[in-house]
Amino acid sequence: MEKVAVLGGGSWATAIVKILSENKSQIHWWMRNSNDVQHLLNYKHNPRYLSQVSFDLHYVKPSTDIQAVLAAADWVILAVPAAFVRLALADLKEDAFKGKVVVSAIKGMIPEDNVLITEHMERKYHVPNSHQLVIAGPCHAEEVALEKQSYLTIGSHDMATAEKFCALLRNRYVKANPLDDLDGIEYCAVMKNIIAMACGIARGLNYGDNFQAVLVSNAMFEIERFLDAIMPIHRVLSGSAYLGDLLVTAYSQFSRNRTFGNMIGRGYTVKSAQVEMNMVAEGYYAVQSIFELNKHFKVEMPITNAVYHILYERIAPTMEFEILKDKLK
Ligand SMILES: NC(=O)c1ccc[n+]([C@@H]2O[C@H](COP(=O)([O-])OP(=O)(O)OC[C@H]3O[C@@H](n4cnc5c(N)ncnc54)[C@H](O)[C@@H]3O)[C@@H](O)[C@H]2O)c1
Ligand SMILES: O=P(O)(O)OC[C@H](O)CO
Repeated sequence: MEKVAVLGGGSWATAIVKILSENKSQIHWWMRNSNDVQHLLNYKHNPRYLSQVSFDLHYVKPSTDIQAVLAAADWVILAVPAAFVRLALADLKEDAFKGKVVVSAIKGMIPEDNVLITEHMERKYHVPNSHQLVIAGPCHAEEVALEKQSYLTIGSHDMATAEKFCALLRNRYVKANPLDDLDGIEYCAVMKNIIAMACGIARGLNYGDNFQAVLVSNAMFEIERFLDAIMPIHRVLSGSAYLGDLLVTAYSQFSRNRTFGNMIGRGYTVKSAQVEMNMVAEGYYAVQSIFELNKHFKVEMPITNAVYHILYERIAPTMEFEILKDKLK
């Protein structure tokens, strides 16, 4: 039995625990909330996220003790929102991940440093590239809970390790494939959340499908320009880990980022939109990180800039979209 630590108590952590435990990996599941752990032990489901999913406690061991959870596992999956990663790992020593394969399921950046999760794990915990993976691809937790056919891409610098991890994930409704562009798909996963916010804002302002299609196709160029500036390698952006992930976030009813953007477009303040959602919209933090990083690269990013101006400089969405619409083709 493979021993896997999953860190995080939200929707995506819950969906990942479902996939892995049904494949009979031994899961050590860290959640910060002791009431949620107790509820899981009593009733076999997460009370707050995807609560229709029932777990076999022979394979799933929930705990609030992050050190014990890590000590018991060979694989560690990070599934807390990026903004809380530093807090979640605060009690761990620098060598806490030694010898383990660390898998980021997070689609966000560390907001304090504007770095990717894998960069943070390397800098702070010395996890080498060869021991890091990322989970990417168009895969909403809600659809995993419903066992709808889904595809995951595992980004890696070491294809043998990625293939081993894919084997842990594959089942009747999940297909998993390795890809050697770890940094590219990690950045793309961050940026697509910003674009989904733009789509939500557009919808909230009453723009239609014609506009959104142009917004999304322009977004692909924006992502391509940024990736080419930051790490130029040959990559096929029409793949599901890039375009596919952008499409699901931009169009799905389950998208947190789109929902958040929609509220902003309809006139909610950032604070009130955050309070309204029980979930975290990564794009809110991501847009600040990408905006800051781009001060160095100076890539033309009109959509990212528009979202940044609306969320952080309080420019009215109507006014910002009047400017943006003249920049799209
Ligand atoms: N939900 C999905 O379908 C999905 C799919 C792929 C990747 N992801 C990524 O997974 C990561 C986790 O997102 P999610 O969707 O599971 O989260 P979520 O929005 O479902 O849940 C929010 C999570 O944040 C935690 N949280 C809230 N406030 C906190 C605080 N102050 N300190 C620490 N933790 C706090 C909650 O306990 C909960 O675990 C994100 O990076 C997201 O982009 C999510
Ligand atoms: O699609 P969203 O907006 O729910 O984003 C959450 C994750 O990043 C899923 O890809």
